[in-house]
Amino acid sequence: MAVSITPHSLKGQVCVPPSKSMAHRAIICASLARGRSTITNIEYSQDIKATIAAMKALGTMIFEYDDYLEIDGTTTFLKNQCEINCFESGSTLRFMVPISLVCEANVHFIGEGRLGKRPLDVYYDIFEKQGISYLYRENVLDLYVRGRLRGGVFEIPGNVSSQFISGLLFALPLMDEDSIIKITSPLESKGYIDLTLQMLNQYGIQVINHDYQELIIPGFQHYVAHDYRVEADFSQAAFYLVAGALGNDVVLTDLNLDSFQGDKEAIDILERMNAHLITKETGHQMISSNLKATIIDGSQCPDIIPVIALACALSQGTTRIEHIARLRIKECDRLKATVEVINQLGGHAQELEDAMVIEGVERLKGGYVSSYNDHRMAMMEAIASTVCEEAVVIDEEKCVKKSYPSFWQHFQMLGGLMNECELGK
Ligand SMILES: O=C(O)C1=C[C@@H](OP(=O)(O)O)[C@@H](O)[C@H](O)C1
Ligand SMILES: C=C(OP(=O)(O)O)C(=O)O
Repeated sequence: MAVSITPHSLKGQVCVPPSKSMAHRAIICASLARGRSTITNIEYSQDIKATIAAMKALGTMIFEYDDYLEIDGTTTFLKNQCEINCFESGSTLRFMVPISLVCEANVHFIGEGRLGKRPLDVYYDIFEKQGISYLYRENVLDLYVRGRLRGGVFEIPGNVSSQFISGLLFALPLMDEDSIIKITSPLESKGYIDLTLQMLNQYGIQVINHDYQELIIPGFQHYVAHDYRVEADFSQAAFYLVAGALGNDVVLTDLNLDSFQGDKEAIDILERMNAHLITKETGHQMISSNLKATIIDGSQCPDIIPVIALACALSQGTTRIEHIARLRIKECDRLKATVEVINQLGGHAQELEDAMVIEGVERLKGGYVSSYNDHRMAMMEAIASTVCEEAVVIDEEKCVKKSYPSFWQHFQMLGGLMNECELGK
């Protein structure tokens, strides 16, 4: 299926959905703690469902209610022979691999879409060094892992995915030995390491951070049960912040401006482009009348780049978004896809190996674009439709369920005009 969106500006108030990154982390930490934790403000996106099911598969008791979870954790995994379906969630996969090896385990990881093509070599290197057996197929996620992780020294590149470092940070405190993670190349997506450290700290785990070059993790630690409310997601807020910067009248509620989320950078970037975040009694709103081009370093906030690029496509001058090669290893090649979409809608963008260059235009035309089955592309295209001259048709729009299942409902509530359609008609 597909949707056809008639250009119409958005107006109203939207409650930003809970952070997927924070929810993954809270569910994992609570699941590893002895005792009961309640996690509130849960949205059951496909990725979060995958992490819940993964922790249950290992033996944690998780009780699911409308918008909260009660979790009775464990570290003595009873069901250490199990299957974990990560669907398309890179976070679930890269967090669960080391966690599943805390006890002697025999786990089969499966998944969908592009997940089997996203890198895992960092873990394969560790398996080789530690004698952990593994078997996998190329390009599809079908991975068998058998063995037990030991603490020690881990040399991990900082520029492939921060999720490997987070995954190890969850597992290593439970080892019998102390560990050091040495980060061997400049750390990208650093904000996500901060989120992991912040969550670990809340659940009673200590990690010593030597300037993100060495992380020292004492062994023999215990997670302590803790109640937690998941804060709003800045990667999702970015869609509405950009919508505001493009002239829509959208107020965002529940934003925590003191958040550690790296995607909060959306605000700084848009302000550098001549937009302003205003605080109202009801929430926050981004406003602008005249966006200007800038230079953007995307290395710390990869998930917001597609929608930020949309703002650049409609700003005055030439923008360069740099250090974004890792966009190519997400749910689709987001660097290529973003450039293609901007051009198909009538803008001017150019793809470079590690960057994109966007020449601002006054308005976008519209037309058919693919979602590439990637939630962040589909949502960026929906926001683009609000400022196009003609309808925007997006295929496989249901892919938003990966991170934000209520996106289309919220979009329509704000005045978005869409109809389901079949392609070719
Ligand atoms: O740790 C996390 O919650 C995430 C880390 C980032 O991945 P990389 O570190 O691979 O860039 C980000 O893109 C992903 O959506 C969520
Ligand atoms: C890339 C993403 O998530 P993950 O890496 O967890 O699949 C995302 O949400 O954009």
